[in-house]
Amino acid sequence: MTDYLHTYFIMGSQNCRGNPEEVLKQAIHGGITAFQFREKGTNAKSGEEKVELGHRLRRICKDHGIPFFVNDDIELVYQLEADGVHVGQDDRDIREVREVFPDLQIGLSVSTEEELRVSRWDLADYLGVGPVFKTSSKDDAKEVIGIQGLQAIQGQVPLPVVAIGGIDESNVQAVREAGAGVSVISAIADSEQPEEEVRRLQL
Ligand SMILES: Cc1ncc(COP(=O)(O)OP(=O)(O)O)c(N)n1
Ligand SMILES: Cc1ncsc1CCOP(=O)(O)O
Ligand SMILES: [Mg+2]
Repeated sequence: MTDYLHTYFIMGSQNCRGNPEEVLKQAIHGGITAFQFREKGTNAKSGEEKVELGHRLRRICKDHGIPFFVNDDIELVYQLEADGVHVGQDDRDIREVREVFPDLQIGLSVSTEEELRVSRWDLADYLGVGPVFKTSSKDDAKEVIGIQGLQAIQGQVPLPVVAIGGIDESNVQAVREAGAGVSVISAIADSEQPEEEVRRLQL
């Protein structure tokens, strides 16, 4: 597994119990290995507000040497000089994304073996696979695939895989045992103690 996928924190202001900058700083102190700015869904910021928050979070990651990814928004990748971008099956085609960002890290979401079959996953640096468990952080999440579904996709590609969806301290061990990285929104962003929560995910 690529080192930065070990504990990959994904967050937008809409996910945060506290101030987003504080949540990110605490998560970094707890030991996250990458961050994705995903300002999306109900109560998410847009326009200048989104860009300004992105700049502040990007600065924090840069100061701490944490790889900074942008979710979906290609223009924002340029604006924030991100290290990478994550796209899903319904986002900008990964062929175009790779063409415009030949040197950035690119993550691609895959939920099923069929999606894998029709995807240009060879253009990605890693796959985000899930939802592995039930999630409340994405309204249009696909069917839960479980650890078995995760392993089925993992077994078919030579790429590193990060699991997503409903991962918390109660089930993280199964994901680690499967050899996948762990990506998390709510278990960290909605925690009263983000730093301690990240530590509890470090099996
Ligand atoms: C690491 C990681 N894996 C999967 C996703 C989901 O991406 P997508 O399917 O495009 O859904 P949205 O996040 O855009 O709602 C992700 N963001 N990160
Ligand atoms: C973005 C995304 N893609 C699949 S599940 C999910 C949400 C994960 O959030 P949580 O860790 O709170 O379940
Ligand atoms: Mg997307």
